[in-house]
Amino acid sequence: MPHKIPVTILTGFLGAGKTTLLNRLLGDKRNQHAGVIINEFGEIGIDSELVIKTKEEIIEINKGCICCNVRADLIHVLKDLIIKMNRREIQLSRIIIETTGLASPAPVIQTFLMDEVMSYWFEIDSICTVIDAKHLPLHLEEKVAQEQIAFADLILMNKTDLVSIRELEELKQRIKQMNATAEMICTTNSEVPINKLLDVRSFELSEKLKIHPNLLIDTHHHHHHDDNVNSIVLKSEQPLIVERVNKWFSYLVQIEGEALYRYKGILNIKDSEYRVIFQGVHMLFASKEDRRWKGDENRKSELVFIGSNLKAEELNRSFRYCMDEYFTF
Ligand SMILES: Nc1nc2c(ncn2[C@@H]2O[C@H](COP(=O)(O)OP(=O)(O)OP(=O)(O)O)[C@@H](O)[C@H]2O)c(=O)[nH]1
Repeated sequence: MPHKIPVTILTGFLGAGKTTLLNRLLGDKRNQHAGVIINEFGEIGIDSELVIKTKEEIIEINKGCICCNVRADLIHVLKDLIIKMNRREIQLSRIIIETTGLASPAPVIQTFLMDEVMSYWFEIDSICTVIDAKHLPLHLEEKVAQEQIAFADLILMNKTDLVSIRELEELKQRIKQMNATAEMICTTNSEVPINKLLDVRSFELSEKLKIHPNLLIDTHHHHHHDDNVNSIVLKSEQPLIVERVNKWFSYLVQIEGEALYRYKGILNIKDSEYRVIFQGVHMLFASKEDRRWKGDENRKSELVFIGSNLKAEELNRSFRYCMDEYFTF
């Protein structure tokens, strides 16, 4: 194999700006034949709705975390892409993997190093870790967040618009202590020159082995998720009353903001022709009109919440407030 297919791994804690970065990459003409694999923690995938469409497939793996039970799925998906490429059904210039914010990249790296077919066809180009400069300090004690930083070849210190220069400098120093070799670039909206990220061949196995000496031995990765972190999905076909959604959300982030790591969803708003996309990280959230609902489309709202000890029953109950004008909470 003179030219292996380069693989870029985008990692970083929940809500850091990975999908924003992916969209920038896919907006570049050079990446129109990229194969994109997205792994989300929640049982429904919202990300594929938020990612711009390319010529190639965007494959979602939602059943679990890529670093645990989904590794076999990842290999299966990649082999499938190779078969399609060999049959000339698709072109495959590169692979871009966006991992869930709750995954360590170690097992994804292992997949490409230890599986013979994978290492024949693919080579890791680089591992980019996106950091939410405002919220990461809340999660720096978590092992997953630490591993994501330790394995990075490139660190995007993102959301710099939300912090002071002093906060930024402090965080940069802490991150440098955790990974002294990765290049660090400060960004807003993950705006990084693409040539800093793609075809850089910055992945150095020897460096990774220093962090994880068992990387090539330990096939059963003993990674445990924080048991307190859970995800809850709310779904409804009943249209939502926009004023009530706003009130419900303001209430939620005030009461639960710290526990709400990440939330995103598509809303079916009463009397509106447009889908509304909303998303947030802790107390900061935003919504925007998306495309029109299609005539034959099942208009429904789907929301995913990821956080610490979230209570499904309470969330479901308070969500009802958004659809039923007689309901109070
Ligand atoms: N203020 C600000 N917001 C940003 C910046 N970058 C991204 N965002 C917003 O932060 C939110 C999360 O961004 P995403 O790109 O979806 O983050 P992610 O890492 O893909 O999130 P998960 O896949 O859920 O882990 C979105 O609402 C973005 O528009 C930034 O530099 N500044």
